[in-house]
Amino acid sequence: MLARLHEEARRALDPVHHDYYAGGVGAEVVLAENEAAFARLALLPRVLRGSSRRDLAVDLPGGRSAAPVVVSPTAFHRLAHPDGEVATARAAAAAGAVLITGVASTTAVDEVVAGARSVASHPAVWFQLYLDPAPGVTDSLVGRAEDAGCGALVVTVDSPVFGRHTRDAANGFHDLPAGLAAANMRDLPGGPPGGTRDIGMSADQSWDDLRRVVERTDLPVWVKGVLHPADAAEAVAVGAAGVVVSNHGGRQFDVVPAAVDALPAVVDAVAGRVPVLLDGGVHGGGDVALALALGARAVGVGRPVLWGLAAAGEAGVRQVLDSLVDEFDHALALCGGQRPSDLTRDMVVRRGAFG
Ligand SMILES: Cc1cc2nc3c(=O)[nH]c(=O)nc-3n(C[C@H](O)[C@H](O)[C@H](O)COP(=O)(O)O)c2cc1C
Ligand SMILES: CC(C)CC(=O)C(=O)O
Repeated sequence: MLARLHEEARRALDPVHHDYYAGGVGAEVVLAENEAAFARLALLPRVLRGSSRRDLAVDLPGGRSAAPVVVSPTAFHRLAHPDGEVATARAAAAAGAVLITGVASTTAVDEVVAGARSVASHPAVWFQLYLDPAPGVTDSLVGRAEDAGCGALVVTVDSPVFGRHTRDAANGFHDLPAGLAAANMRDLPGGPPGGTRDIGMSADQSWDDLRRVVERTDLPVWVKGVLHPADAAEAVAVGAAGVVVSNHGGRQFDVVPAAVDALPAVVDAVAGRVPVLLDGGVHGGGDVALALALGARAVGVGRPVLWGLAAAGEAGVRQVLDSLVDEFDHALALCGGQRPSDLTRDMVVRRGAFG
C-alpha cells in the first residue's frame, strides 16, 4: 500500500519536490539504514495470551493517540497538495492520531489546529520548533503555538546547522515556489514587516536554551533528535516531558546509526521517567510492533504521510494512517498482545542470531 502511494506521489509531484521529500544527506546511507535496520530484526510472538478485543490507544504528555502512530513534523505540505497542512491535520484528527505540525509549514499553526478541530472536538496537535538564536523568536513561536491550542511543544535538537541535502544541492532547490511561504515565520521580532524570517538554527544553542523553553511554557516539551543515551538523560534532567529518538529521517548527518538501533540505549537511559518516541524508517505495522517492543511508546511517520498527501490529499493521509494502524493491530494480535504495552524487549531477536 505504501509503495503504491509512493509511486502515485512520485507521478503527482514535481520531480524536484519529490527529491526534496525523499532525499537525505551524503550518500543517503542513513536514509537506507533506517529501513534496513528494521529488516534485521524479528519478533518472537507469544501465544495463547491475546484477545480479540484489543485497545491500541496510548497516553502521551500532550494528548492521547488512538494508536501508537503519530505524524512526525515535515516541512512545506503545500508542495505536496494545495490543501497542504490542513489536509494532513484533518486526516490525523479523524484518525485520532497526534499531529506534530512543524514551524516550517506552509500554513500558520492556528489554521492547522482549526483544520484539525473541523473534524474532531479535541484533536492533539503539537508544535515542532527549533531553538532560534534571534532574540524573541523562539518565545513568539511558543506563544503562537499556545494561543493556537497546541497540546505540546517538540523542540528539534539535531539541527545545529542545516542538513546538506544531496539531491536538493544537485537540483538547485533552495527556495519555495512563488506563492508559498513558511507561514509561521511571518511577523516575528526582527523580521521584515509582513514578510517571513528565515528559520533560525544555531550551533551555539545549549541545554540552558532548552531549559528556558521548558520554564517559559506550561505545555509538555518533547526533545526530538536524540541518539546518545546521555543526551536523553540530560533532556529528562532539564524537564523534558518526552524524548524522540530520531535521525531526522537521514537528513542531517550520514554517519549516525539507524534510529531503531539507537532506541534501546535511550530507553534504558530514560528508565521509564518519560516516554520515548521513535521515528525513521517505519513503513509497516511490523515496524511499529518492533519499535514498541524495544521500548518506544509510539512511532512517528514522516515521508509515508507526505506520499499519501501528494497522492490523494486528506484521503491519502488517512489511508496511510489507517493502514499502518490496521497492520499494527494485526501484528499485535499475532504477538498475543491486547494492548501496545504487551510488546516487550524479550520478544525481539536479530535475524540469523536467534537464541
Ligand atoms: C521533507 C521532510 C521535511 C522534514 N522537516 C522537518 C522539520 O521541519 N522539523 C523536524 O523536526 N523534522 C523534520 N523532518 C524529519 C521528520 O520529522 C522525521 O524525523 C523523519 O521524516 C522520519 O523518518 P521517515 O520519513 O522515514 O518516517 C523532515 C523530514 C522530511 C522527509
Ligand atoms: C526547512 C527545514 C528546516 C526542514 C527540515 O528539517 C528538513 O527538510 O529536513
